Parts: sequence; structure tokens; C-alpha cells
Amino acid sequence: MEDRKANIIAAVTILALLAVIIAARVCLKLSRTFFLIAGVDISLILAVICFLIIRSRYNRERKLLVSKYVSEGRELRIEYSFLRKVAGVPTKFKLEDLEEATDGFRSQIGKGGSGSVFKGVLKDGSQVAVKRIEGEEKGEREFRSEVAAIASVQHKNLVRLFGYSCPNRQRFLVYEYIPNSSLDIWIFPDRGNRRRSGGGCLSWDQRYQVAIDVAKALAYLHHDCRSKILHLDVKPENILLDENYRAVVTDFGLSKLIARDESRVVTDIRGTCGYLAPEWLLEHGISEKSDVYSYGIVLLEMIGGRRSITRVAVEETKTNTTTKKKEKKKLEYFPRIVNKKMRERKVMEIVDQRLIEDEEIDEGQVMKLVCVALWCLQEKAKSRPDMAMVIEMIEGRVPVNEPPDSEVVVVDLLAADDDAATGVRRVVNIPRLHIQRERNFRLPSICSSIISPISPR
Ligand SMILES: Nc1ncnc2c1ncn2[C@@H]1O[C@H](COP(=O)(O)OP(=O)(O)OP(=O)(O)O)[C@@H](O)[C@H]1O
Repeated sequence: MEDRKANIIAAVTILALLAVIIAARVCLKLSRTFFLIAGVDISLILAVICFLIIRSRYNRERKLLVSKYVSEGRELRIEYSFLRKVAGVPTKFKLEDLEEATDGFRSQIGKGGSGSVFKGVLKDGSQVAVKRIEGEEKGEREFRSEVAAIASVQHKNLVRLFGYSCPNRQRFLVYEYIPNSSLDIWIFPDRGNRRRSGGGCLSWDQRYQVAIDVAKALAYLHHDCRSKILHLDVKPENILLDENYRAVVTDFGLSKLIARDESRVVTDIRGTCGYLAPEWLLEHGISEKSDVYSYGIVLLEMIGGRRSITRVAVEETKTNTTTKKKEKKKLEYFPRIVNKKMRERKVMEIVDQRLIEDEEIDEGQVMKLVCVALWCLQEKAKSRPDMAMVIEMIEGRVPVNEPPDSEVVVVDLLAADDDAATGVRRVVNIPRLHIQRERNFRLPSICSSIISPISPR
């Protein structure tokens, strides 16, 4: 626009100068004054023409330079984002970037206890899942160190954290997008009680592979990182499935870093009802074996296609003057049923019925997974295998012995809560004081049904 204006002014100026020469020629004939005026005019015309030439050259060069810088800048940005990804350095995103990527947080793909998850696409084309953390009051320093811990882990069965954002008091985590959602909707017929669309029934082979993938992810966190990383929230909702139905463990929101030489730590209760190891409640301190316990529960849930704790209806008939039928609900603890069936050599009865109807399942494999799961569920953390051993057992390099009858299984007290019998209620940072077992500790009546021998007696 500027260029056009300047060109028009220059053309008008030249025309005006030419008009002056012509007018001078008519009025002054070939006098000295005419030659003087014509000389000045011609010099001015030449000056304007020179100005136009120099200006257009300058503009052309400037345009070339700008486009060169733009393309170099774009390349640099792409290179930089590539290097960041390779190095695993989390990017700090601006809120506007995330708003643009998620189209104003429009496409929600999930909601968990700690926030909502939205699908988005970054400027470089990568698909992401943006988790908006809600309700958790975390300081920026604490949030950043958590981000750094997550970003430092690199394993194909662990979700990658691309970056984070903490504008004002809001907190966002930006993960790689995993297309097939979480395991719960692929193993529980009711889609994990979340009324979510999608999902289906994972085949036996796929479940077996998921069991190996999750074991590898946990083994890496426990044994192969600089500090031991305890996940502390292993459950089907935190196991995502990629395009090939391979497992990717996510949600490190509750994870804890402990030094390699530290065997146990005492911390506030965190995790999800139904997946908490007994030591959370027995003041023994927790360790990587607490993840092993949760993994054992997930294994059984995958085999059976049902939650570890379910509330089932039982009919009770009361005879007073009239016969009344009353429906009562009781808690059913799947590991106890599994243990009983295994001792009776009827393991196929615990396998997800949908699988039995559809395919031939190797009983040896079922027996192996059940035994591994029951080893992981041993009440004493010391008796449980570590995750490296679990991989050896599942992949068949180490024989799996029949696990001993665990004397007592403590299903977390919180899971006995009416609403929590689905096993999806998350508990975060409950001070241990609330459940401290004192010398004269008496179990509330509800707990007598949940602190009970695993084997039928
Ligand atoms: N990286 C991802 N790619 C694709 N979908 C995801 C991703 N992360 C989470 N989701 C979806 O969002 C849902 C909720 O995720 P979130 O981690 O908040 O859930 P949660 O584990 O159930 O919650 P909680 O925080 O209570 O443990 C998941 O179950 C999954 O369907």
C-alpha cells in the first residue's frame, strides 16, 4: 500500500515537472530563464526516477531477507521442538497455545479425579491430550519438579509428557495422545462404570500382551531410573491403549520418588480404592511392592473382566407374620473367589465369559497369570515378587510356583464405602492419622467383611 502511494506521488511529481517545462517553453520561448527552469526540472525528474529505482531495489531485497528469516525461523522452531522431544525436555506452553491446540478446550476425551482431559493438535501437527488439573492446590515449584520427574522417564510403555503450563493458579499437563483410550473400557462390560463411548472386549492375547507391557513400564520405573519412581495409582483407568492395543501407563500425578537405597517410605494415603496395598493401612510404610500389589489386582481384573470389589444383590427372606422378600447387597471380593477356584483347579471359571464364548484359551496361560497375580497380592510386601521377576514369570523364563494361601487380605477400608465399590474412587493425601491402628483398635463392623482370610475357611 505504502509502495503504491509513493509511486503515484512520484508519477504525479514527474508529470507536474514536465507540465512546468512545457508551460515555460510556451511562455518564455527559448530564453535563458526557460533553460534554467528546464534544467532544474529535469534534474528533479532524474532525482525522482533514481529514488524510485533505489526504493524498488531496497524493497525487493528487504522482502527476500524477510522471507529468508521467516523460513529460517520456522525451520529453527521445528528443529528446536524436535530437539526438545528427543531430549525429553518438557516445553512450557502459553495458555493461548493450549487454547488454540484444543480449540478452546472443546473436545473433552476424559475426566478423572484430578481433572479433565482434552484432545488437541499442536502447531507442529502432533496430537496431544491436555490435562487440566482441577481442585489440586499445588505450588508452582512442586508442580514443576513433578513435571521434571515425569519428563525424565523415557520408555515405550510410559506416556510421554510434551510439556506443561501454569498460568496464574491454573495447571496443565500436555501428554502425547494415545488413540484407544484406557483399559477399563476394553475389559469391563459396563465400560468401567463411566458411561463412555468406544471400547469393546479385548482378546485374551491382547490382555496377555497388556500384562507384559504394564509390567515392563513398572519395572523400568522401579529398577532402571536414577531414583526409584513409585507410580502409586496403577489401575485400568491409568493404562492407555495405543493404535495396536499395546499398553502405555499414564498419570504420574501421585507418583513418589525415593532414593535407590530407601526401601520404604511413610506417606499420606494416595491412590484409588480397591487398588491400595494393605501396607497403606497397616503403617508399614510403602515401597515399590505397593505398585506390585495394585498390578496384581489389575491382572485379576483383566482375566475376569470384572472389578476386584463388586456389590452384588442377595435375596433375603424374612418370616414374621408375613413372608417378605428383601434385597440386600453384599461386597464380593474377586481375589478371594480366584484363590478358591485356583485351589479347586477350576481357573477357567474365573475367566471373562465373553472370552470363553469367543475363543480357545490356553488354560496353562490362565493358570500362570492367576498365580503371578496371587503372588503380587501377598499380604506381606516381602513375599511379593518385584516387577522384573513378574516379567520373567509371565514371559516364561522363570517357572511360577503355586502361591501360598495368604493369611489375611486387607482390602482398603475406604473401598467398603457404598459408592466406592466400583473401585474407581480416588483418595489423595489422606493423613495417615485417620486410619491409624491403635493398641485397642477395633474394626468398624463393615471392615470385618473386608479383613478376612483370602482362602475360604
Ligand atoms: N494421553 C492420553 N491420550 C488419550 N486419552 C487420554 C490420555 N490421558 C488421559 N486420557 C483419557 O482421559 C481419561 C481421564 O484421564 P485421567 O488421567 O484424568 O483419568 P483417571 O486416571 O481416571 O483420573 P485420576 O486422575 O482420578 O486417576 C482417561 O481414562 C483416558 O480415557
